Amino acid sequence: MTFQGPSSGKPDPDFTLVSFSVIIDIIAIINVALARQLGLPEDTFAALQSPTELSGTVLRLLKSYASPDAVNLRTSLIHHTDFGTVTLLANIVGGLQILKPGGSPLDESAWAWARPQPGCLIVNMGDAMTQWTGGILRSSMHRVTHAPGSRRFVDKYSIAYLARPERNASMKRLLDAHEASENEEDDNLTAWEWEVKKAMSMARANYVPQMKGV
Ligand SMILES: O=C(O)CCC(=O)C(=O)O
Ligand SMILES: [Fe+2]
Repeated sequence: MTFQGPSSGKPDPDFTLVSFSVIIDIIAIINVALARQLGLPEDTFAALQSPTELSGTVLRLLKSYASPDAVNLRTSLIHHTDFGTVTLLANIVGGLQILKPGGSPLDESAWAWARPQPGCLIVNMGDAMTQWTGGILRSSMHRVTHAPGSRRFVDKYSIAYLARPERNASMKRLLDAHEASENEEDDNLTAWEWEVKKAMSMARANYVPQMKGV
């Protein structure tokens, strides 16, 4: 599928408005494809995240400043997993890195660049998908660092659409747990309660971001 991303390094307000319905269509296609692959009814994920219901879905425009100083290279966004269901990401300059499976965030060689491809979006799974699928889908650990090569000398803009479940959606696992869940009680929460619980645990001083799923 091709997608018309921003044509320059600068944000284009028309891009955001015109593309909103396209983004919703893309998420719908991904939802159906994932449900089919997992042997679930086609509307399983769509039914839990209607774009017209109240949710914590975010459309984010991010600017990461250039990193010209070779001895003080910039990390714009520290490693994390996305909270929601599916993230769509458009950028040109690069700088996004994904942690290789089993890698430690402290090991620099465990980080792989996600190279932006013209006409393509980067698709990321979020923690809600991991919860619903009992760990079969993994929310990948990622961070935004300085862009590679000479691209680190320019500011980077990206547009991220972070889809989240409807507030009242159930976070009950839809598939048998692939890995033992340390949080069985999450099954009984609504998406809103689950997100508040996650946000509060992130705010604790000893919080360590972890990759879940397989
Ligand atoms: O700007 C990027 O490349 C990634 C943004 C991101 O990870 C986020 O908004 O959660
Ligand atoms: Fe992210």
